[in-house]
Amino acid sequence: MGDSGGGITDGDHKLPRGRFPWFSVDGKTHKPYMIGIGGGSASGKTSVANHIIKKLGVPWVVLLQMDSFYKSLSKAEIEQAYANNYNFDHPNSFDFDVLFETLKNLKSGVKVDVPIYDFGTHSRANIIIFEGIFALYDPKVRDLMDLMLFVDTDSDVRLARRLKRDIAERGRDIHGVLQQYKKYVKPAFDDYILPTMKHADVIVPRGSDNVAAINVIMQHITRELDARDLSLRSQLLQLRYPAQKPDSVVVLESNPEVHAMLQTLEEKGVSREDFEFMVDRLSRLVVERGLLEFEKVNPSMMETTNVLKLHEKIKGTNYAPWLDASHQQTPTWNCHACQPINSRSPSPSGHSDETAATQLVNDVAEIELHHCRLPRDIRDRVVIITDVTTSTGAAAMMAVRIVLDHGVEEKNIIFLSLVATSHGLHVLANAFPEVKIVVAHVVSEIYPGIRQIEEIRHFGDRSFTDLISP
Ligand SMILES: Nc1ncnc2c1ncn2[C@@H]1O[C@H](COP(=O)(O)OP(=O)(O)O)[C@@H](O)[C@H]1O
Ligand SMILES: Nc1ccn([C@@H]2O[C@H](COP(=O)(O)O)[C@@H](O)[C@H]2O)c(=O)n1
Repeated sequence: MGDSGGGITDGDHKLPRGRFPWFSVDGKTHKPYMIGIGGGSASGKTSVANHIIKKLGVPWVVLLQMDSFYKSLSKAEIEQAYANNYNFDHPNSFDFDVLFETLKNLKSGVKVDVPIYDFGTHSRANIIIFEGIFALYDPKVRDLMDLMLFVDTDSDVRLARRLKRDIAERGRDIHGVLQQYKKYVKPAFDDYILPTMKHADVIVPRGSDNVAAINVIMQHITRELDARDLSLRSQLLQLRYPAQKPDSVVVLESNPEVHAMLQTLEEKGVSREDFEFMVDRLSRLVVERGLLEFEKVNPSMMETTNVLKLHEKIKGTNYAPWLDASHQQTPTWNCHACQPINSRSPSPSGHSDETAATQLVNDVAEIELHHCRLPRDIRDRVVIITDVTTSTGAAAMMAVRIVLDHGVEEKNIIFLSLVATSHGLHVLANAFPEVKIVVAHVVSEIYPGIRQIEEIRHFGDRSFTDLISP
């Protein structure tokens, strides 16, 4: 057991480094995995939580602490607290209603507002850890938990740690700590906290020192997450769809120009120069068509002036540049309508808030999200998602899901692809029927050979090597 460069490994279980799918084949989000950690004060709850987070090694974990849910004190109560006469260890000191609502909202993926709380880079988490002396106390809160741990550390050790911590970090003196411990902390532990141990799935003696217990917990968590979330691609591949294209999909009219371009692009021996030229040309047509679809303009009115007007509008305020990078797109979608949205490296440091970008890695068995940075006002924008080649539709789904999670309306999303399987298009259209989908060419694959069919592989490879590599 131990960490590897590719994420955490526990026996044969491995969590990806990026965020794995948090939604199912119908595009709806899964509930996050919720872990509750209870135990006495200074038993090591926070330390165990931090060990788990470190071992998970993924950014999609949120730690929520019970301290955030203390009821606010009146002036008189503040004075009592200063005189060591306020009981911070009684269940009544906590606002369990707000706590439950917050956890419930988090579990449903609703954005919550909690001080001392960090959502990291994405508004949703796959894993939520809630720790505190009363984490396992309220039955309604317990019902939300997928896994409950109780950190069982000897009371002498807890008192010694608490003395050290409260004097060093909380401005208390030895007399005050001992007084508070005797008057409130110990009785509350005996009366309210210790009885919650029976609800725990796993009791962790000695807290974070207990490497074996934490490893067993890690194995359990990775297995659970594995079973829940890591099979999106294989599930997508098992779906069966009718031959006719979905209503929301528009395919470029096959005129001689489009036909010739596609033929050239499919030729294995096509020169780099020709490939770049054709991809650029085809991308423009797809972008233009996408914009016209969005504006509900009849394609027969697609005169230069109309297109330019649309371009101006897009260049102005309501266009959110967006990159769904299956590593291939870089300059492909550079056209006059879309300012170069991804001519930079897709490393997190390479993007300003104004240059929205996400990097989806889909060359592994399961799609993963590695990077996501979007403009703050994205919810008010029209978002164009580009994907040079759409195969299973998994990457496309993840890109749309992220945009929706950031508050963009489904009808304000345009998805553009150059070559797509009809399966991938069905996947996307079924999950997100209001997304406008425009594609230059559809490959009608034969089941079950959808994976990386030759045509798509060639096109994708060329897009990557010819358009991204220097
Ligand atoms: N295994 C350990 N060995 C030594 N000190 C520890 C250990 N675990 C925690 N501590 C210390 O004890 C104090 C309380 O630990 P913490 O994890 O915050 O407990 P809790 O969240 O249960 O109050 C902290 O100062 C922490 O550094
Ligand atoms: N203003 C406060 C608030 C809380 N406490 C003590 O914190 C303990 C819970 O936190 P742990 O990290 O130790 O679990 C609890 O026992 C309270 O007595 C405090 O002293 N002052």
